[in-house]
Formats: sequence, C-alpha cells, structure tokens
Amino acid sequence: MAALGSSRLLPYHQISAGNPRRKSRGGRRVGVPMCHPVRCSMQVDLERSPEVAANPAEAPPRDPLAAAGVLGLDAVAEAELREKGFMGLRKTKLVCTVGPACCSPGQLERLAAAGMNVARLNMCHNSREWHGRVMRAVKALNVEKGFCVSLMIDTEGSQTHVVDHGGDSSVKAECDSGAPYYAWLITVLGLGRYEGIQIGDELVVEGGMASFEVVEKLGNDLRCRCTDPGLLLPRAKLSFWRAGKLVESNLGSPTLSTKDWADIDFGIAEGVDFIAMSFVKDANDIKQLKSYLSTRSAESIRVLAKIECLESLENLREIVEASDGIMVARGDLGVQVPLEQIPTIQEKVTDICRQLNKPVIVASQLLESMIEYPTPTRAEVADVSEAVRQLADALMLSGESAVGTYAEKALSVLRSTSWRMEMWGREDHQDHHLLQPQLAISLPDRIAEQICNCSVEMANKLGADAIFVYTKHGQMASLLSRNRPNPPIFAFTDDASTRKALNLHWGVIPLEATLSTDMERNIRETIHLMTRRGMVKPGDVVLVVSDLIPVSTAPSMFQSIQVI
Ligand SMILES: Nc1ncnc2c1ncn2[C@@H]1O[C@H](COP(=O)(O)OP(=O)(O)OP(=O)(O)O)[C@@H](O)[C@H]1O
Ligand SMILES: CC(=O)C(=O)O
Ligand SMILES: [K+]
Ligand SMILES: [Mg+2]
Repeated sequence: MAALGSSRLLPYHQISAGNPRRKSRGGRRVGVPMCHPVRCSMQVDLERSPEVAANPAEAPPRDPLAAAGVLGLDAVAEAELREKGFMGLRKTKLVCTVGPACCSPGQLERLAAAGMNVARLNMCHNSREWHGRVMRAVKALNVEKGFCVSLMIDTEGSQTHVVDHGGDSSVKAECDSGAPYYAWLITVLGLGRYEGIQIGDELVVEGGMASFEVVEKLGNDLRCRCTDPGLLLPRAKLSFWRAGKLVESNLGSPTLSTKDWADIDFGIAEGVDFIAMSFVKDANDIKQLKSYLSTRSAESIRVLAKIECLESLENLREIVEASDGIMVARGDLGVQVPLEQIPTIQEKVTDICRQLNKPVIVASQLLESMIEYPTPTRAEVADVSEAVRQLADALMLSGESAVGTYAEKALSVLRSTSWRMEMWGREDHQDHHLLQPQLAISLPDRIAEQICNCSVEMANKLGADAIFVYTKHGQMASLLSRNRPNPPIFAFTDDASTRKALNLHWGVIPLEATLSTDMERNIRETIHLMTRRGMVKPGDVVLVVSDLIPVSTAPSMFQSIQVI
C-alpha cells in the first residue's frame, strides 16, 4: 500500500487494509504502538496497476501547496470556525435574491459577511446591465475580501400571469353587491399562453389573496367580478380555474423563451455558477439546457430545476435525476396547487433530493413579513426551522433581501434559526446514522458511496472534529453531505467551479487548494496550512477521504479512509 507511506509529520498506525491478497505488496507498514496523534486508515484498492506500488518518494518532487502557500478558505467560514469551533459551523446554506434594496457594494459586502453563500439574480426584473453590475460587484468582493459567494441567475420563464391593475401599490378588491359586474378591469400579462380563457372561469390572485369571475374578454384585459375580497398587488401571480381544476397554460410552449436564452448567454458570458430554470416541466427541459451549456464549453455551470408547476410534480423524479439541484419555488407552486399541499410537497421533494444526492433549496416567503417588519412572525421561524429539520441544503430569501427594509436582519434570522435547529438535531439524534438507499451502479461508484457512508458513521461515532475530502468534481463531498454528518466537511479542490458549486451543499465548506496526485502530500500540506492559520490544533481528530485518482494509476483507482 505504497500510497500510504509513512508521514514525516505524524506517526501513524494502520488498522486495516482493503484486499488481503495484496497485503504483502509494496509499501511500508510501520507497526508503531498506539500513540497520539494517531493515523488509522482503511483502504479500498481496486484494480491497482503495478506502477501504483512504486515508491512515491521516487516521483518527481512537487510541493505545490507549500510553494503557493495558499488555502482558499472563505473569510466568513474562517471567522465562524475561529469563533465557534468545528462543531459550531452552520450547515444549512443561505441564498439571497439581490434587488434594489441590497445591490450596492457595501450592502452586498454586509450580506456576504452575514453568511450569504449564493447571490441569486432574478432575470424577471431589472436590466441585464444592472445584473451585470451586481455580478461584478460580488466577484470583486470575493477577490478583495476573501468571500466565496456563488452567482445564480434565475430565468424568467413563462411567468405564469402577472397582473397590472394600473396602480403602484396594492388595491383592495371588494365584492360590493351594489357594484356593477364589470367593476374590475384586469390586464393579464401572458394571457396569450392560454388556449382560451372562458367566461365564467375563476381568476385567483396569489393562491387566494382575492378571487374574481371572468365576465368579459377584451384582448389582454379581463373584465371581472370580485367573488372573494382581498388585495390585488401590482404584478401579482395569477391562476385560472374551471370547474375546480387548474386551467394549465399552453402545454406546447417552450420552457425557455427567446429572452431566457439570451439571459442564459449573458449568464455564461458573466461566468455564473448556477442557472435556475423556472417552470421546468420535465427532464428534457434540463437536458436541453445542459447540452447547450456543453456546446458553449460551459458545462461547469450547474443547472437547478425549479419545482413550481403542476407538470414538474408529475415528473419529479426524472427532473431531479437530470438536474444538478432543485429549488422548491413555493411562490408559484402556491399559485398552482392548494396551499395546504405545499408542506408535504416540500418534504417529498427534499426527500427525493437526498435519495438522489442533489442539493435542494427551499425558497419563497420564508420570512415574508420581514420585507416590512424588523422581526419575523413565530410562524415564519417555525417554517424555517421545519426546512432545516427536513435537512434541506439551502434556504433562500426573495423579496426579504431584494426589496425589503431588513435584508441583513432577515439573513441573520435564517442564520441563527438554522444554527439552533442544527444543534438541536445533533443533540437529539446523537449517533443516529441516516440510512439512504444505494445510489451508485458501477463498482467504483459503489465503492465511493460506501466509503462516504462508512466515513460519516465513523466520524459520528468517533466524535471526529472534521471530515476532510479531496475532490475534483465534488462527488465524494456531496456523498458525504448526503449522510448529513455531525462534523463539518472541508472539501479541498483545485477546481474553482467545483468550489462554487459545493457552496450549495449542506455542511460542506469548500476550499480551493493546489492539489497533487500524491495524497499523502495533499493531506500533509493542507493540514500544515490549516494548522499555521490556527484552524486545526493538536488533538483535533480529522477523518480524511478522497476521490482524486492519481494520474499514474488511471484508469485504476485507489481510495481510503484515514483518521488523523
Ligand atoms: N433585480 C430586481 N430588481 C427589482 N426588483 C426585484 C429584483 N429581484 C427581485 N425583485 C423584487 O422582489 C420581489 C421578490 O423577488 P422574487 O425573486 O421572489 O420574484 P418573483 O417576481 O416572485 O418571481 P419568481 O417567481 O421568479 O421568484 C419581486 O416581486 C420584485 O418585486
Ligand atoms: C422562487 C420562485 O420562483 C417562486 O417561488 O415562485
Ligand atoms: K424567475
Ligand atoms: Mg417562480
């Protein structure tokens, strides 16, 4: 087992080896008595080619990390680690929608410092020029202030049906029996997407904010009679119902409009990390975008499917399989399905995402009242806590950050609520290993999955302080995260896009580092740098895994779990 040669920094003790037939081959086994610090390792050795057995010391000397002396750790995670220690690190990730209320460099910096992991730009609103300015400001903060905020664009899509009632603010809709039946003239944007709205159809505002009956069609204007009083907000989301059933918009229309494609090109040019696709209907929508991204050499952009229409619920599993992550977009979802169904849909979607190992964002109205008020309602805090209890990867602010008066405060409520719930969950589920069905099919993938499952079980049972994973595309980092371990997962990668993508994964702290094909060296040097920065101390127990495949051994594979 040459790849685990003795370390100059730490004495080690090897407790078990993978393939017993190979026990006598290559490498040194130093049977030191148990002493501290201790390195234990468990190895899986798959089809090792003879050259693996060569002494790594004979490889050309490389010292990339020491030479670079850098460890790309996000300044916020570092500060949190210093303040609260490994176990105090927040696991749930936070997404903020950037709008006019939080778009200046100063405001963005405060959100980044308060824990924003991903900045979302909703292409429904504002100009590309405006979005470009925000993106460049975020990137500048990352470079200048050491943040690691990822960028997401969210396509406009066939925005269901926004309403224009001509006013700037909300209008109270009342059903005065004395008023003429044509009391309301409502301009519906996107009405053309419907096969045909009929006289007598019910028009429901924002999933029940107010209801009307259509009495006359005048182009894009509908003359309506108010049947259920309430508020009519500018640009409110609408749905139409006939005989108690949702009237679905034109099924044949593409999910991505011409404008969406132009926005996607813009996102590629600006180097975004995620594209969230609105109103996804089936897996083909996602496949189409992913294949376009690969023709543009932009396959590193992760594609998220937004679950916000009836059709996406019918094709949920195939959509999750095809995408790189999911957003439970409760805003539009609540317009298309009865509100009382949203909680169970959210739980189902988060469960499927865990099973299929895709990150999931719970979005919309988490702290809606904070758009206007400086404290959340108790019910909002309970809603946030429930999403954290369901172990969603990320929570998202929409209007609360985009147009709200208390963006930073809302973010701090998400932060403190998720942290509290995570701590409670750990105390409550000590040693509880959350079993997930087997995901992988091929042997190498099954091995990676089992290593991650076992690592998490070991880390929890040993009370390890942290899990370190060395990863190219984030595969093992996400498999570790899927098991929702007690200790944080530090994911070292030399791929900038992997680092940004891992920002959305529960419990993963992505770090950029120059990695060599020599795992011993990677471990030694990253630990050395972390120690020098005061982030790792003598006595800390760290469990180490890797999905890096040394070039010299390709196509064979060598994987191990070590406890340092
Ligand atoms: N870039 C922006 N510029 C101006 N206003 C914005 C911007 N982004 C968001 N907003 C405002 O914040 C509100 C909430 O944002 P959110 O992203 O939830 O939009 P939305 O219109 O509900 O669409 P979606 O269904 O895509 O989320 C929007 O209705 C809009 O008023
Ligand atoms: C986020 C979003 O698009 C929604 O909730 O509808
Ligand atoms: K959108
Ligand atoms: Mg939506």
